[in-house]
Amino acid sequence: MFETIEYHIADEGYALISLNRVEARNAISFQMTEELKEALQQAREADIKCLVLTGNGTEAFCSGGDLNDFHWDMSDNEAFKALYSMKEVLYDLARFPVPTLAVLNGSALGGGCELATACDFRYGSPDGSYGFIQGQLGITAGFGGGSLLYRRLPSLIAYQMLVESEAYSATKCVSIGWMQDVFDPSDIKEEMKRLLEPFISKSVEQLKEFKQQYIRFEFPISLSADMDEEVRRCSTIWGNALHKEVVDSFLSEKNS
Ligand SMILES: CC[C@@H](C(=O)O)C(=O)SCCNC(=O)CCNC(=O)[C@H](O)C(C)(C)COP(=O)(O)OP(=O)(O)OC[C@H]1O[C@@H](n2cnc3c(N)ncnc32)[C@H](O)[C@@H]1OP(=O)(O)O
Repeated sequence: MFETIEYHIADEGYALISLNRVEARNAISFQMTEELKEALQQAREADIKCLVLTGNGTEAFCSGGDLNDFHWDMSDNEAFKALYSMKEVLYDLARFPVPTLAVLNGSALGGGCELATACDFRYGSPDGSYGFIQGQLGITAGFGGGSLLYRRLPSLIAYQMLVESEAYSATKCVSIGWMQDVFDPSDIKEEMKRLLEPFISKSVEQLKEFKQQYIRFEFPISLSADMDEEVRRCSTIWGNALHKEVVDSFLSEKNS
């Protein structure tokens, strides 16, 4: 039984995972991390054509790590341990045996953008904003999503996205190739049909083979080690003054 996500297999033969902490803009808590791991395991064992990851609500797909759980005040080792669990989720998603689609019902920021990047294809709401904003928080991407970004985009574009640390519009995301298409969120049922049709119309065997080809080409053995190193390096700068200042300010605004 899940509390922070919803999970089901649709009649059309795909698994749907919906982040379900609308009141916190679907921020990734430690509990959500564990539930995502479990749902991915269940989906892996099911006979499905593709996996869809989305968020409930209209504001945000995911606002990143929950800043109450992923607090600045962790030692390097504690930060590594906390972040590493999400690295495992992202790695599982990236190597998931059938295609994965992130249907971004709203903004994807920080760790939320990393989570979306771990999916093969991204479709976004025109009103959302999307970005690896961690640079504004005094850190780098902590879940290993930078290593994935370098494999999804031309390296200089990925580098620019990480260094700028800005939230981009959907139009810009499409233009750089991070997002495959924009959908009309007011007609989500019809739009899901449209987005899923190329997948649902193939057999499970075909889709597994397409995905295996992609994994062989794009995700060589070094991916996991690269992600581990990225998480380790982020952990070593976790407790810096800017990170403390930004997170404290966010939490004090929340509590005022
Ligand atoms: C920690 C891992 C690290 C990584 O390694 O990658 C990261 O993920 S860093 C990035 C962390 N994320 C952020 O800094 C984004 C913070 N959130 C926002 O900027 C905004 O909330 C939003 C996503 C742009 C949505 O704005 P809006 O629709 O105006 O909602 P509110 O700001 O009013 O938020 C509503 C509600 O949700 C709480 N919230 C939002 N994001 C988080 C979060 N990441 N962690 C915990 N809680 C979050 C926010 O505090 C509000 O709560 P209440 O005040 O109780 O209503």
